[in-house]
Amino acid sequence: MTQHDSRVSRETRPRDGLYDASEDEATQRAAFTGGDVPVAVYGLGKMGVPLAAVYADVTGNTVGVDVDPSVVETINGGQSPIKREPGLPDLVAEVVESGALEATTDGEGAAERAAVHVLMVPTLLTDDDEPDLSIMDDVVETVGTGLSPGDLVIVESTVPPRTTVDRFLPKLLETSGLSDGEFGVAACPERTVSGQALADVRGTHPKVVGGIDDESTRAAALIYDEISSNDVVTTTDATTAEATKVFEGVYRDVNIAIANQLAVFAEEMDIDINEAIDVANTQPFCDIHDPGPGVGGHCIPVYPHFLSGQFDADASLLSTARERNDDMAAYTASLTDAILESEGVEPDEARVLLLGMTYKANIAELRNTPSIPLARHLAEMGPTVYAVDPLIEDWSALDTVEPLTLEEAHDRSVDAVVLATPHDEFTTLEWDTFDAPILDGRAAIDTEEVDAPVYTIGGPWP
Ligand SMILES: NC(=O)c1ccc[n+]([C@@H]2O[C@H](COP(=O)([O-])OP(=O)(O)OC[C@H]3O[C@@H](n4cnc5c(N)ncnc54)[C@H](O)[C@@H]3O)[C@@H](O)[C@H]2O)c1
Ligand SMILES: CC(=O)N[C@@H]1[C@@H](OP(=O)(O)OP(=O)(O)OC[C@H]2O[C@@H](n3ccc(=O)[nH]c3=O)[C@H](O)[C@@H]2O)O[C@H](CO)[C@@H](O)[C@@H]1O
Repeated sequence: MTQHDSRVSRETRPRDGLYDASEDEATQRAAFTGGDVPVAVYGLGKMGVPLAAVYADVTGNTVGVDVDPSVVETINGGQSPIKREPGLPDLVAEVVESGALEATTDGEGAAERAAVHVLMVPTLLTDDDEPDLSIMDDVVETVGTGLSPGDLVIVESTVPPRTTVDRFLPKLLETSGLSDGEFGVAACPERTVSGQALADVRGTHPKVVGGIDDESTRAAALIYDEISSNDVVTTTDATTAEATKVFEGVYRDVNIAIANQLAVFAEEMDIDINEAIDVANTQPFCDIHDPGPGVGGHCIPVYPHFLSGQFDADASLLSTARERNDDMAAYTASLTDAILESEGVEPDEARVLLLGMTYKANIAELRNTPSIPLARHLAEMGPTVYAVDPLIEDWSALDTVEPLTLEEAHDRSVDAVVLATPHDEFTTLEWDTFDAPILDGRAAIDTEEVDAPVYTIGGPWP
C-alpha cells in the first residue's frame, strides 16, 4: 500500500520526515528507499518527469503534481508526456504500473501527504528580462500550506542566488505557521540537459546540495546519495548551491559570446575563425566554444538575468555577452545577404530555405530560439523564407516563414539554404539537390560530401 491509498491530514500524519529525524542514518535511508518518506515533485515538465520517475523508482512512493490536467492524465496512463528522452517511457510505464508514481493536479493534497517536497517548475523572465518567479511563488505557497515538522523542501529549479533564503523561506514560514528549525529547505539545482535527462538525474554529474542550515544540507545529501550514483557535493549554504548553477550557465553564455565575437572578425582577418579556435583549443587551458546564429533555450540566455540587475555590483560583462549572442541572428542574416549578393541574386527576389527552428538539435523547444529572430531578419531583408523543422507541430509563433516539409523543400527552387539547427533528420540530406549555396550555421555539414559552396559563421567571407 502506498500513502496515496489513504488521505491523511498533516495533524494526524505520523512524523515521517528526514529533517531533524531522531533515527540513526541507516534507519533514515531505509525509510526513504522503503517508501516511508512520501515524496511530492511539483512540475512535470522536461525535467520534472524524469526527476519524479527516478524519485518513484528509488522510493516507491512519489506523487507528481502539475497544473496541466493532460500531463497528469498522460502519466497516470503510464506514458511519458516528454518525448525523445532515452529510457523515460519505459521507466514511467514501470513506476506507474507498480504504483510507485502517481500524478495529480491537487498540489495542496500532495503537499499535505508528502514529507519531501521537490520543486521543479519553470523560472522564467518577464518581458523586461527580470526574473519571473511567480510560478515558484505559487508552488512554495502550496507547499507551505501542507508543511509539517520534519519536512524537507528541495528547490531543484534554477533561481537567482539568495532566492531560497530571502524569498522562499519567509514564505514557507508564513504559510505553514511553523517556526524556523522545524522544517528544512535546500537548494539542489538540476544539472540535466534535454535528450539525456534520465541519465543526468541518475548521476552524470556530481549533485550539488546546499541547505539553509546544516540539518537541511545533511537530509538533502542523504536523499541525493540514494537518488544519484554520482558524488554529492555539499556547499556551505543554499545561496552557494544556487550560485553554482547560475555560474555554470553564465560561463557558457559568456564563453559562446567570445566565440561569436571572434567569428565576426572573419571577414577582415580573412581566415577561418573556426580553424583558429580549434587549434587554440589544443592548448589545455583554452576552451573556446562554438560560434553560431545565437543562444537559445530557457537556461543559458536566461540565467545571466538572474545576476544582472539583481545585485548592486556591475554586471556589464554579462550584459555585453548577452547582446553579442543576441546580435548573432542579425549577423547570420547579413551573412546570408552577402552570400546572395555574391551569387548575384537580388534580396527582394530571393528565396531562402531555413532548416531547424528549435533552439537546439533534436530538442522540440522553441523558447528563445535564435531561429525566430533570424527568420525575421531574413524576411526584413527581402527574401521569401521557407522553413523546415520536423520537430514542430504548431507553427503559429513563426509567422515570418512559410513552413514546408523536407520533401516539399526539395521540390522548391531556392537561392540559399541556411542550416540553423542540425537535427538528425537533416544529417542525411542530399545537399546538392538544392542546387544553392549553403550557410552551415552550426558547422555540422561534412563539406567533403557536398559540391555546393558551404559557408560557416566565422568561416571565409563569401
Ligand atoms: N530544460 C532544461 O534543460 C533544464 C535543465 C536544468 C534545469 N532546468 C530548470 O528546471 C526548471 C524547470 O524546467 P523544465 O524545462 O522542466 O520546464 P518545463 O517548461 O518543461 O515544464 C514545467 C512544468 O511545470 C508545470 N507547472 C507550471 N506551473 C505549475 C504549478 N504552479 N504547479 C505545478 N506545475 C506547474 C507545467 O505545466 C509544466 O508541465 C527551470 O527552473 C529550469 O531553469 C531546466
Ligand atoms: C553545458 C550544458 O550542456 N549546459 C546545459 C544547458 O543546456 P541547453 O539545453 O540549454 O544546451 P546548450 O548546449 O548549453 O545550448 C544552449 C544554446 O547555446 C547554443 N550554443 C551552444 C554551445 C556552443 O558552443 N555554441 C552555441 O551557440 C546552442 O545552440 C543553444 O542554442 O542548460 C541547461 C539548463 O540549465 C543545463 O542544465 C545544461 O547543463
